[in-house]
Amino acid sequence: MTSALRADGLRKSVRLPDGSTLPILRGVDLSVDTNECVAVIGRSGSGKSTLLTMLGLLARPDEGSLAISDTDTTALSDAERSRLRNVHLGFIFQNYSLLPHLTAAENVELPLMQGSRVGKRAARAAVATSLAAVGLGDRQDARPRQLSGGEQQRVAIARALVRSPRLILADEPTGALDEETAETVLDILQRTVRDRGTTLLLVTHDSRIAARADRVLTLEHGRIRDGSSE
Ligand SMILES: Nc1ncnc2c1ncn2[C@@H]1O[C@H](COP(=O)(O)OP(=O)(O)OP(=O)(O)O)[C@@H](O)[C@H]1O
Repeated sequence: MTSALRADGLRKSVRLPDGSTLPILRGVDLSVDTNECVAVIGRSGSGKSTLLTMLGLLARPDEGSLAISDTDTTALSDAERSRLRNVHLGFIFQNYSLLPHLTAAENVELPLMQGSRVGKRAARAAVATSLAAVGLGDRQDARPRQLSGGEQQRVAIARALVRSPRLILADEPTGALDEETAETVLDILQRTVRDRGTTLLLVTHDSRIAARADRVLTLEHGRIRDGSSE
């Protein structure tokens, strides 16, 4: 098994306005194998989003090491971290984070315009393939406001997949959806990820959603433990 992600001893604190320090992550150890689907659950405020921000190379931990696809990120410059993020990582957020003035196809194309440039024709083909994979091949020209919540999240899945990243990080991907739509969107996310040999780490407070992952980890008191039981 190759490793998609390995975190050792991640610590992160924030400084509060009164000058005190609030520890959020107190030594997180986490290892995810290639092709695995892992869910991280935890109570509100347990630090799930903070953890994803570290794992997604959007912020640096105060201490600890993090390897993505066997590349140790600890000593990388900001530019090298951005490159690794653009090439290897895809992101899905609870609120979809689509740009409202762009069509579905234009939103999905955005990651292809970062870093290494892809030719127009190749980009169009990748966008069409990605939107078809989430069942929206016929909605390429729709703008976000013309799409339902579930459809918008499917566009976001297509956007996360368009560069064929090795690892997708999803923060409450079904959090804004009703139960039935959440199941459908998760089906699509898990199928497309599996078809492309991509690893998925999703954060959720919903134990039913988490139960569909290969493995469930709980973030509690700033550390990870195996399993979902209280
Ligand atoms: N910049 C900050 N300044 C002060 N407190 C912060 C800051 N960032 C996060 N926190 C606090 O750290 C804790 C963890 O926040 P985080 O958003 O990571 O939790 P979460 O598990 O994702 O929560 P939720 O499930 O409610 O989204 C919370 O108590 C939050 O208020």
